[in-house]
Amino acid sequence: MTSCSELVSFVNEEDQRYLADAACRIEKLLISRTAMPLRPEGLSPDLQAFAEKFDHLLEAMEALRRFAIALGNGDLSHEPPKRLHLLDSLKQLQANLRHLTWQTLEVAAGNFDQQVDFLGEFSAAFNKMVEGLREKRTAEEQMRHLSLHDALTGLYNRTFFNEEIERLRLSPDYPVSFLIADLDDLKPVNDTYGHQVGDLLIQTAARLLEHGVRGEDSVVRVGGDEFTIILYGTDRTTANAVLDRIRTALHAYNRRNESLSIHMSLGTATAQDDADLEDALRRADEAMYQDKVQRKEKLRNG
Ligand SMILES: Nc1nc2c(ncn2[C@@H]2O[C@H](COP(=O)(O)OP(=O)(O)OP(=O)(O)O)[C@@H](O)[C@H]2O)c(=O)[nH]1
Repeated sequence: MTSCSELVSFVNEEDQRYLADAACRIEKLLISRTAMPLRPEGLSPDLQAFAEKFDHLLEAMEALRRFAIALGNGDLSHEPPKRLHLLDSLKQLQANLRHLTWQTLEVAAGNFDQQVDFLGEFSAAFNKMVEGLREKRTAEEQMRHLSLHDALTGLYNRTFFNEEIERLRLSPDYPVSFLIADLDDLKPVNDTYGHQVGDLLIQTAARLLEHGVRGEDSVVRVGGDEFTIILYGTDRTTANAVLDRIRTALHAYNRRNESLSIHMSLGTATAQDDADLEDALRRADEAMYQDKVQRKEKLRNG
């Protein structure tokens, strides 16, 4: 068997220089500096074969070093050499970070269905953050819903109505018709049967109005016993047909509920363009008022 000292005596001067250089490259690698292959010449045959393998190792370590530095700097575009298994876990990390980048952009765009389960502790933190954002959005949506809806009837409220009128000023979808409805004699109902019964009348009127129009129309409780329906893209003839339909539904309801019948005055008007909005609202209100006067007169005359 060859002893260490005998081995050393085999090597020639080139070999000795090479081994010293190789040791120096390994040291460089360990302190994470560039370690380029040595590509030596004039080595003894045994060491030549070793040197070729050692150069391959240095090349692989250099690729690993560059890739790790890029990844550490957040550069996800650095393409590592193919078939270098030494890099497999770092390549996996790069793929995960690329996917995470996409998921983060999705969250930024409001898609809170994103869930991470491939990055250990970070996954839990990310998922908690997304859940927090989801809860915050739900709370904001609830607040927004409350701010635009009436608690008693669930219909839109005046805040919504004002916003909608502003939106209609910029809308190209004309004509727009308004249908105004106002309960008759709610005060005597409140005074005689109590406010709860008055509330029930308001709620029932809300449902009747809602069922008389399309889902895309906006039924708004603009005040105590006053409602305005916005009929989008609706001309005067159709608006009058809607009014007749609601009146028919009211009659049918009252025939079934004689003890607590609902009486409403109704009026419509149509805006041909945005400049006509305010005046159309005024005309609809005037038509409703005329209806109320006539109905009361009719009642008085029996
Ligand atoms: N129960 C109940 N009453 C309400 C509510 N909001 C407003 N009112 C009452 O509704 C009445 C509305 O006033 P008016 O429209 O002038 O009274 P009205 O008796 O309906 O008279 P006409 O509209 O002229 O037929 C008032 O007495 C209000 O107190 C509510 O949320 N619930």
